[in-house]
Amino acid sequence: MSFLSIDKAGKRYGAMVALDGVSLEVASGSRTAIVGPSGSGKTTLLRLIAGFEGPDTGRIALNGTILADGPAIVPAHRRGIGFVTQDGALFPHLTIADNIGFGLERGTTNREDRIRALMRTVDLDPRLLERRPHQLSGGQQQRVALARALARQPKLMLLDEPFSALDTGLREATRKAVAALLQAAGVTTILVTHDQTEALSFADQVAVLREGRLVQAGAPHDLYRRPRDRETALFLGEAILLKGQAGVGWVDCVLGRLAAGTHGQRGDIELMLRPEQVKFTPSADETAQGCFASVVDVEFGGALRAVTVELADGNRLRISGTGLDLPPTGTRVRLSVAGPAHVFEA
Ligand SMILES: Nc1ncnc2c1ncn2[C@@H]1O[C@H](COP(=O)(O)OP(=O)(O)OP(=O)(O)O)[C@@H](O)[C@H]1O
Repeated sequence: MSFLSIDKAGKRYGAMVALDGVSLEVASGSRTAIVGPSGSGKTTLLRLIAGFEGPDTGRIALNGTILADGPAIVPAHRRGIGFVTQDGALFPHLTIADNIGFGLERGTTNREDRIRALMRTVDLDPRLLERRPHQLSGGQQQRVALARALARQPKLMLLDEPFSALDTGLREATRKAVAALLQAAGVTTILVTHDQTEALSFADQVAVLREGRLVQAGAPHDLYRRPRDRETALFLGEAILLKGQAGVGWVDCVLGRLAAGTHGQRGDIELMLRPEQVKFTPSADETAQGCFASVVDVEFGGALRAVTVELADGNRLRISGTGLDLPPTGTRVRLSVAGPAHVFEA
């Protein structure tokens, strides 16, 4: 049974439709990432779940309790939901101890012990307790914000771009630490992010919003390999998009005949490959079978590199990924494809 259930939630601001009948199920103890372009309704959805606003239409239920039925809502402070924003929203004039203590109920016994335990949970040194937020790094501040939210022992934690102000290394480390500690605490979590890699690595369910609608929700790997449409494909990562003709379990395209799940489609289709599916090997023997191309551009980016090849029909493919091979431009290569192509549903 799902823990959080959102059923056809709709929200307008004047003439602006922010959410248009969004339905989403979240399992207990799971991690869901909500992604989508700017203005697609991610924060609005999170605010409706938190109870900062009510939906115009639709229902939201948590653990069997109705939180919102249209505009009739249970207020935010009675929902048992934690919320961490992009900037952490710590109180600048309070010490770290008082910031975390703010999350504890009035009259909590062993207050200091609880605060210290929460510091340990978020992996922060208790010596920081007497400092003020500006004396901490961005990553430490986010952990304090999380500790404050955890102090209320929420059933559900909502994270609105909590790592976006951090730089790359710290961001990844903080994300991993936060994911691990929320999982250990068994707290169901919903993360809103702009960052596809973050969403794919953080969550067991990714939900894609576009123009206020839920386009697709599912396991990260499924969405990445089998996106519903080309916009979702490109939103979740680099994609090679080709025209082709579909048969039963295969497609013919400029790369030859490829295995593909064609969902009963025949004839002209659009197919997608992820760049890491395309392999190239230098080959001078063009009498061999296969698809040949010329390297026209090589971009070196450290661990990642991208090689652009041009096919006989003038089509260019950008093959990005890891690899030590940096063939000079002009090299003739033979292309092969690993794994099935994905055909978009009609
Ligand atoms: N209080 C408001 N009043 C009027 N319009 C609003 C309000 N809040 C949000 N909107 C509009 O609703 C739409 C969805 O906004 P929302 O903030 O949910 O998008 P988002 O996906 O979180 O965007 P971003 O990634 O840029 O934060 C946008 O077009 C936004 O301008």
